[in-house]
Amino acid sequence: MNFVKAFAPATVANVACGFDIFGFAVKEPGDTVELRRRDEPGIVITDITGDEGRLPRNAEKNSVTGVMLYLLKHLGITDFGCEVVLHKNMPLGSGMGSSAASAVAGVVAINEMLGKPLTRQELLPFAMEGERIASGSAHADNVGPSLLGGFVVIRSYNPLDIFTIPVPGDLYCTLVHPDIEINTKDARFILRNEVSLKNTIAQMGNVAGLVAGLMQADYDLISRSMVDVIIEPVRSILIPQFKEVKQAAIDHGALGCSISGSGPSLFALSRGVENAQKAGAAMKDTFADAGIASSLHVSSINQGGAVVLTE
Ligand SMILES: Nc1ncnc2c1ncn2[C@@H]1O[C@H](COP(=O)(O)OP(=O)(O)O)[C@@H](O)[C@H]1O
Ligand SMILES: N[C@@H](CCOP(=O)(O)O)C(=O)O
Repeated sequence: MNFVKAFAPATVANVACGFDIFGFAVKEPGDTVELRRRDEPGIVITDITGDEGRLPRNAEKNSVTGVMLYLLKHLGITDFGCEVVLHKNMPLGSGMGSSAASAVAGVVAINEMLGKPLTRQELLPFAMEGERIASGSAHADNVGPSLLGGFVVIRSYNPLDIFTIPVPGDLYCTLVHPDIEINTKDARFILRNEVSLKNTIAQMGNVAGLVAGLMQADYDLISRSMVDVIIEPVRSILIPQFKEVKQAAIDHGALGCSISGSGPSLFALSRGVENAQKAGAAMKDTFADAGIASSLHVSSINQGGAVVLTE
C-alpha cells in the first residue's frame, strides 16, 4: 500500500472524577494524517497544516511520527520509509487531546500501510508513547478513546487493563475551548502527590456512581457523580471564569460540567442535543462577557474512534 489517510478524534479525558482513568471521544474535531511511501528508509514530516508552524518537524519529537518510530522498532522493520503530512484541526495545549489525536492517527495509518500486523488494542501502548513525547506522561485516557471509541475505563496501568462501558444514546457532550493555552505537562506538575482519605472516599463514590449511571442510563446519578474533589479545585485556578462558565452550563440544562483533560477546555454532559447546545451557548457567552473568545463543539459520544479514510 503506497498511500494511507487516517482520522483520529478529539477526546475528553478525566470526565470529572476519573483522573487518568476515564475518557471518551467526540465526533469532531480531530487530526488527519496522510502517509505516502518513499523508496529510502526513514520517516519524514513534509508538511503540517493548522499549527502556525509551532509543532516539531523532527519525527522523534512529534507525537504523530514518534509513535511510528516506536512501532517500526518493535516490529524490527528497518527498511521502511514514508512521507507524512499532518492536518491539525484543533489547537495545541487545548485539553481536547490534541497530541493524542495525532499519535492515534499516526499509529493507525502506519499499521494500515504495513498490512495491519497489530490489532487496535495492541496499538494502544504505542499511542501512549506519543503522550510521553508530548507531556512526559504516558497516560491512556486520551489515546484510548481516540483509538478505540466509546467511553473508556483504564482499570490499571501496570499491567494495562482497559475496557469500554456502554453510555446512553441520548448523551451529548458540549466542549468549549477558550482562546488560551495550557500544556498538560505544566497542569500535571502543579498537582499534589498526597490526597486525603476524606477526598479519596468522595472521589471513589463518584467514580462508582458515574460508571453505574452511564451503564444504567440513570441521568440523575450521572449528574450527581460528575464531581471532582481532587484535581478540579487545583487546576481550575488556571482557567479564567471557570466557576462562572461551569455554573452557566448547569443553569442551562447540563447534567454536569468540569475541565476537559488538563484544560483550558471545559466539557459538559447533557441529556439530548438541545440541552447540550443551550449549555454550550451559555458557556460561550459567559467567556465572551469576560472578553475571552472561545470555540464550541457539540457531539454525541464517538463509538468508533479513529478511522482509515483511504485504502
Ligand atoms: N502532533 C502533535 N500535536 C499536538 N501537540 C504535539 C504534537 N507533537 C508534539 N506535541 C507537543 O505536545 C504539547 C501539547 O500537548 P498537550 O500539552 O498534551 O496538549 P493537548 O491537551 O492539546 O493534547 C506541545 O508541547 C506540543 O509541542
Ligand atoms: N489525564 C490527563 C489528561 C490530559 O488531557 P489533555 O487533553 O489535556 O492532554 C491529565 O489530566 O493530565
